[in-house]
Amino acid sequence: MEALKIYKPADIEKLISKRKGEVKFGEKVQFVSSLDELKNTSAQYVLLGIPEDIGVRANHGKPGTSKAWKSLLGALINIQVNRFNDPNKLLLLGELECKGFMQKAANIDTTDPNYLLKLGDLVKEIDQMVAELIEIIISAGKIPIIIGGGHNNAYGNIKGAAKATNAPINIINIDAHTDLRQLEHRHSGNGFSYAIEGQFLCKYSVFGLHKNYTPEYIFKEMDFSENLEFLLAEELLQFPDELNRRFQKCIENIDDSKFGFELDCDAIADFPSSAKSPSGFSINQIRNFINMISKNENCAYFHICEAAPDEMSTGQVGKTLSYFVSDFIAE
Ligand SMILES: N=CN[C@@H](CCC(=O)O)C(=O)O
Repeated sequence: MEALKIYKPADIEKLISKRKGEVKFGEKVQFVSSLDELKNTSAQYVLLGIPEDIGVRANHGKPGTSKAWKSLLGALINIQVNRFNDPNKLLLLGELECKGFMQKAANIDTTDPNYLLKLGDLVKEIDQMVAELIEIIISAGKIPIIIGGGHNNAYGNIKGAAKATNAPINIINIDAHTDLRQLEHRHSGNGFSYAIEGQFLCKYSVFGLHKNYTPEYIFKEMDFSENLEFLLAEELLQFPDELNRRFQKCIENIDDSKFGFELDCDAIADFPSSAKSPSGFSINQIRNFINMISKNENCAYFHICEAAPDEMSTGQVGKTLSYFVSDFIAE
């Protein structure tokens, strides 16, 4: 696959800050030189970056999600290898080459009446690459961990996972938004609508939805479908002691077959993301949810998206996402 930049140890070497007597994650993480080698590695998890924000732009959102991958990478490869962190479990695959698409998006005149449609066409091209790659990774018996990028990439994840497992898959999405917007041009707000339309998505549960940002037509659509459910952040956060039990119940409702796990960082209060909000879950609450889901054998992939670090926040964003990844792959 041409659009994939497969990483070699030399690609991350300079980012590792080595110390005598210590071993950093990036020194021991696994690599492959081709996708064919995936099935022969002992690593259970495959890490992939999608450094784009075209879907967010096409959804009138705040760009910057293209920078999350580098933030995560710099932090993750510098965590300590110890009794809790085993780098053999993780294969650092690399990144989808998004520079060309990002350049094309930047060249479209924002006053062009077809500006959003043209961005949507680029999103469709990315969709295709994401779907192909996720299908390959899951078919090789691995669990992809995808760092976006916008939430538009949920569509490619779901399509790829459904094709690999030969059935529509279920989804748990921790998110302030449903992303069930209309089937207009492709963008970060309609990935799940397109996944339903393509018959790649079966049961869909949104955990932590914000009432203020969900249009009534979407609430009605969810009321009418037995496959769509939501739990409002407003209700969940009233009873913090009940949160884990509620999340466990949510998992039990969808883990009767293979499911994908989506985490939109705008569900976290005050977190640098494309739709940052002062209200939402704490980082530690999210870590608890990740711990609960990571133990589930039906979890087919984990997608962390919409983090949008700037220069000031890149260190903290990188550390937060690396907690999420290391929690997910822990025993
Ligand atoms: N993936 C994000 N989707 C949200 C974005 C909202 C925003 O940028 O304010 C949505 O379409 O509702």
